[in-house]
Amino acid sequence: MAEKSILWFRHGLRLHDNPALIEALRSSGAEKNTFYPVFIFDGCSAGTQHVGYNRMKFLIESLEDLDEQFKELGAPGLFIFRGDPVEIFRKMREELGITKICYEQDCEPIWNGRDERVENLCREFGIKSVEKISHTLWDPNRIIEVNGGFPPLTYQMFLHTINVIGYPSKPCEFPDFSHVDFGEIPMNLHMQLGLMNGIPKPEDFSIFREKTGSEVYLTWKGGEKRALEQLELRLAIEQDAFRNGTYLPNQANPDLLGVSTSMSAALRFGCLSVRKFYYAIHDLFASVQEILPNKHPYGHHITGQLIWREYFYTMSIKNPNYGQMKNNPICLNIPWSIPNKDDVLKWKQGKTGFPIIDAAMRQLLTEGWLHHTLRNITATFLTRSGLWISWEVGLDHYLKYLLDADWSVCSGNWMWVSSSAFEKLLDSSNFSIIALAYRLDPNGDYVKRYIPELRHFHQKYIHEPWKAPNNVQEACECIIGDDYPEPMIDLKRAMQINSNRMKEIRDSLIDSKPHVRPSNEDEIRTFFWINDDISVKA
Ligand SMILES: Cc1cc2nc3c(=O)[nH]c(=O)nc-3n(C[C@H](O)[C@H](O)[C@H](O)COP(=O)(O)OP(=O)(O)OC[C@H]3O[C@@H](n4cnc5c(N)ncnc54)[C@H](O)[C@@H]3O)c2cc1C
Repeated sequence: MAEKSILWFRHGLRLHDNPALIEALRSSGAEKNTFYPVFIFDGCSAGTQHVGYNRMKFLIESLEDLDEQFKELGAPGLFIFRGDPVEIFRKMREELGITKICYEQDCEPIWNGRDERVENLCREFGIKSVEKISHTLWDPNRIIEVNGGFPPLTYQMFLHTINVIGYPSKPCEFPDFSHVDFGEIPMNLHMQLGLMNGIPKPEDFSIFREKTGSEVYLTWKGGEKRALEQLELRLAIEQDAFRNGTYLPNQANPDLLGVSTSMSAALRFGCLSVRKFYYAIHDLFASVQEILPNKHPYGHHITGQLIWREYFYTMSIKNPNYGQMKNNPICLNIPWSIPNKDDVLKWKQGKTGFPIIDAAMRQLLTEGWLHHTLRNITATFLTRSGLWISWEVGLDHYLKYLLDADWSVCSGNWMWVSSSAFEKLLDSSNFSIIALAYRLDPNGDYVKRYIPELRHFHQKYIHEPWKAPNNVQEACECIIGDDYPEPMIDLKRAMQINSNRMKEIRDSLIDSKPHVRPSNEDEIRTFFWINDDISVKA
């Protein structure tokens, strides 16, 4: 029987490797299906509940890209609605006779309520609903099942479990549209259904650019076509690394200023399939090995960053409180101080008086992007190193502004960095933020890029401007305390106090029950992307 089917895009904003799309196009008889590609601004899907300008722009560009691709295929385009999916699908059933709704699995528990409501509607109206897994490499539920019914408590246990399951499924074929007619929506239904008139802008949702005083240097563009081009550039870099006997090139030498070759925003929205990325790197590695005289071991470590992503997703799916301290079984309840509004604001707006923190926080607001090492430094400063403020405050801010903000991945990283779920860090020494700043940004070019006040500051004092003598400050046209803030805390003292706090609470918080923890010291270094030659001791 011919179907009238919908592909409900939420993440997975692409045509390639999209099993839900293939399912929506599948016809069981000789007759052609009628197909409607749909995205709904429902106030939460694709992380739109709490979103800043850059991520909203990236999302809209990704929808525009899909719209163009569907038009090239002969469709009216992507149908973009604003409203409640249940109401929209109910009307599409009543008015257009929809028979099937297909979608990619959104495995995080924050989406369960939305999906249950749509599944209930489908049951009530006899509409088929089909969910396909392609946002993750493996089905997180299967990993939990194989691990004995609970998520693996360490990354090493996680690796063991996925080794038992075997390699992820390969990406699927490009969809065949020759057996469908593209559905139309009559004009008289546009208003009723909440169909948007063309591609919206962030401003249509009252979302505006942040005013930070910094220029935009790194620009990002959403969409499948752009993601696939970016993938080619990224693979060329991976290939060089493999030829030189290394891997994870993005992590090896943190480049704070260069054009980022990160795929994370594209993966977050599913403009790039994670399976395509995974297998492109693994196939490339295998082909390079063929011509190398000395072979390197093959395994998951080649795409370690993607495995961490899987790990955090798997940790969260049965834990709706994963993004908070309260009732979160894997999170240690560290007694953070009650956040002082002014202190939080200084951190968020990049006015702490510590240039590396401030440059990073302003880059986040301006561009939506932050290098991983800077995420670590700013998160450590907010929590266990400097201000002793709960990671939940940082998570909330990152979730709003990061282009790649992902509830599971972001929460997992915040718990990790603040020592809230991986207690072994509790007794490790704090990072020396200043030493790391000089190491990562020796000439202060990064700081000067995002903090115009320090543009002419003396290189010697660029990461500790408060130490510059008055005549140097005058000569650099930046008086600390007037033009740029004094440091908001005595960092060395705060680090000592916080380190003692961690030691004190360590034994009281950790009991003998099994809990989430890092597997070993090496893993901590790898996670922080810290080369052996970087001294991290305070
Ligand atoms: C406090 C904090 C918050 C973070 N929040 C996010 C977030 O919301 N979304 C996000 O994608 N990454 C997050 N990360 C992880 C990491 O910083 C980014 O994924 C990374 O900077 C992306 O750049 P890349 O060059 O590794 O991208 P790629 O190498 O292209 O990474 C590919 C993918 O690997 C995954 N990945 C890479 N590093 C990690 C990691 N440490 N943990 C889990 N997955 C990882 C990401 O999904 C990314 O999309 C966070 C890190 C910290 C310290």
